[in-house]
Amino acid sequence: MWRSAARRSSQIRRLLSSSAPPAGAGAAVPGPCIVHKRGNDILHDPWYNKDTAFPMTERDRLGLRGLLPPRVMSFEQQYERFINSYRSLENNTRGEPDSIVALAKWRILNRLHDRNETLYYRVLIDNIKDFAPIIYTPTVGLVCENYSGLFRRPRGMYFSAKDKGEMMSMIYNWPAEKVDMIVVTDGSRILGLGDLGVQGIGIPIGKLDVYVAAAGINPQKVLPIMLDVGTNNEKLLEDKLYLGLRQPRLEGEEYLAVVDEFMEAVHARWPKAVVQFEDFQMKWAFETLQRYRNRFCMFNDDVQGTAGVALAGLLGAVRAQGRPLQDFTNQKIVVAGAGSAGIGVLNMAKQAMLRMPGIHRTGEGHNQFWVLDKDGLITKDREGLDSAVARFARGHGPDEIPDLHEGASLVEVVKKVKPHVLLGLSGVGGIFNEEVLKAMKESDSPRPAVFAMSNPTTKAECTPDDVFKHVGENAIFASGSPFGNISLGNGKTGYANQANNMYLFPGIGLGALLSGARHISDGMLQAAAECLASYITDNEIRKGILFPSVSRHITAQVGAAVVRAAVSEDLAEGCCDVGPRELASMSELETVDYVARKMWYPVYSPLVSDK
Ligand SMILES: NC(=O)C1=CN([C@@H]2O[C@H](COP(=O)(O)OP(=O)(O)OC[C@H]3O[C@@H](n4cnc5c(N)ncnc54)[C@H](O)[C@@H]3O)[C@@H](O)[C@H]2O)C=CC1
Ligand SMILES: CC(=O)C(=O)O
Ligand SMILES: [Mg+2]
Repeated sequence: MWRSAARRSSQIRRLLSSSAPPAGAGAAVPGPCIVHKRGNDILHDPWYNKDTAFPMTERDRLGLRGLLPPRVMSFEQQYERFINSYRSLENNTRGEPDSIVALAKWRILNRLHDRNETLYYRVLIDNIKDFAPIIYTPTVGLVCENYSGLFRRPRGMYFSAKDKGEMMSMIYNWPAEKVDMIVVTDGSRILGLGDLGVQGIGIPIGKLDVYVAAAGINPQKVLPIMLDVGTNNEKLLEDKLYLGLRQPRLEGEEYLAVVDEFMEAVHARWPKAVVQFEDFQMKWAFETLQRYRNRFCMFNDDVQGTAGVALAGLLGAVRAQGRPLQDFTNQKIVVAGAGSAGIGVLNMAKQAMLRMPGIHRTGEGHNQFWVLDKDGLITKDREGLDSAVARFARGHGPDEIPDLHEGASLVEVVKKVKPHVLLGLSGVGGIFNEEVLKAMKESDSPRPAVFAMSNPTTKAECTPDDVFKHVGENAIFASGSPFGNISLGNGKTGYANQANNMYLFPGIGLGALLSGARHISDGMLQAAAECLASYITDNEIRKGILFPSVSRHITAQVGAAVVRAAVSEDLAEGCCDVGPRELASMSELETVDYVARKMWYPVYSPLVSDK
């Protein structure tokens, strides 16, 4: 199954990369857009605003004459002007502390976002590699930490514990008639930065920017949401500028009542919207997923999106060793972090192992994983273990490595297990230290893999420099936040892959939306992960490249894989004018084409006033 997916995938990739305009460029010749505003109201609406690019005919028709300098600039001139000012900012801030430079870059992008969405999204799409670290991890973490001070104007919606009983009417305050994609957080575990309360709104905003750039979701139809149920962050509670509720977090039934009311309100107004849960602390991440996943079209990105990306990376590590994929079942994997992300990865990896041909279906008995949390190795001797974690606890059977006791340290575990892969989702920077990495050098794999997946950069378990220095040149490295590749001398490169759920969530959300799925099944998520895993060629894998760059090409394929899985499980109800039968009749290539054509692409539309 995996090999044929790889072949199919490369066929599709060749096809997509031979078509010159970007995926979704079907919308490149835009039809006219009816605008219900005039004059300054248009200039102050980032959706319609073209700044100096309004042609004279529109300036006359829309009451803009005299409100703009007389010279009409082209879109290309505006684009170049912005990129030039961004590059001068880079030059002028050279040598300044990283956080100052990063925030200055975020500000210049954010100002454009506030003013002119068409130009903003075009520069974002064209420069996603450069700008992702600003609008997404790591800078978005810094923005969240400083949100109350940086706040100038709201973006998205805020539902607080004080709004109980009001949400059903509040949801109608959102001006857009249609919403396709919602990303919601309660701010309780923002990246690896902990509880940031209302300031966590930066994460849904950043994730939805990635949706627009990588999945072509129309920005008029996205909605970032903060559920402010209080914060337990003492520093924020004492901060006079803090913009959220100054009360401890709601717990238990009180908490769930708020989330229930919010979900009902969203569903009542936009029954087909896809809701992505993001950065909820573990207990609520799992509880809300179980509570809503069969009732609404929703998923938890940290649990499910991350799992798919990690699985693709784990399978890549098998291929890099020159082993067949079935060998995945023999890989020894040490995971540091038994939280929402770590357990999500373990569940999906275990499911994948159990689906591999030839595996002894020993079910729960088949345990290739050694899992650690803040108290060390988790074994069956641990008291009060959560059932989600307990299935991965090491026991006392004959297969167990002697002397690996409850609470063993990371370095002890790595020394004794000699794992093929060491994967970090702990939220603790630097725990893959020199001793641990030197122990990884003795791995049973010819290509030991180290995935330091915690975000932002300061929380990465190690850096690529550390890995290539201490584990060796054959190592494979991936991190949650971006690092640069490492020159290994003799013209060789140590690849710093980015293993981040941003490779999957855009395709999962888009595929769920375009299939009109009633809910998002394990099969749809698996299809997304398999598609990503099979995207990279053997040649790339041999070099140590595990993931493609984020692009609309990869999203179109992941999205199509999700649509097809929804169809095959009879979950697809269709979207807009494309019904379930039509979806079912599409070939694989036609589905990719359909998904790509549905992507929104930013171009100035001719504006026609209705006044
Ligand atoms: N690269 C990616 O796509 C993603 C990365 N993440 C990152 O993963 C990290 C964890 O996220 P969650 O699982 O949601 O958090 P969580 O708070 O639910 O779990 C953290 C886990 O790490 C454990 N831990 C703490 N100190 C440790 C240590 N010294 N050694 C081993 N384990 C330790 C904790 O006991 C807990 O089990 C965050 O930094 C987050 O940014 C999360 C989702 C996606
Ligand atoms: C990437 C992501 O979702 C996280 O770090 O939480
Ligand atoms: Mg997250």
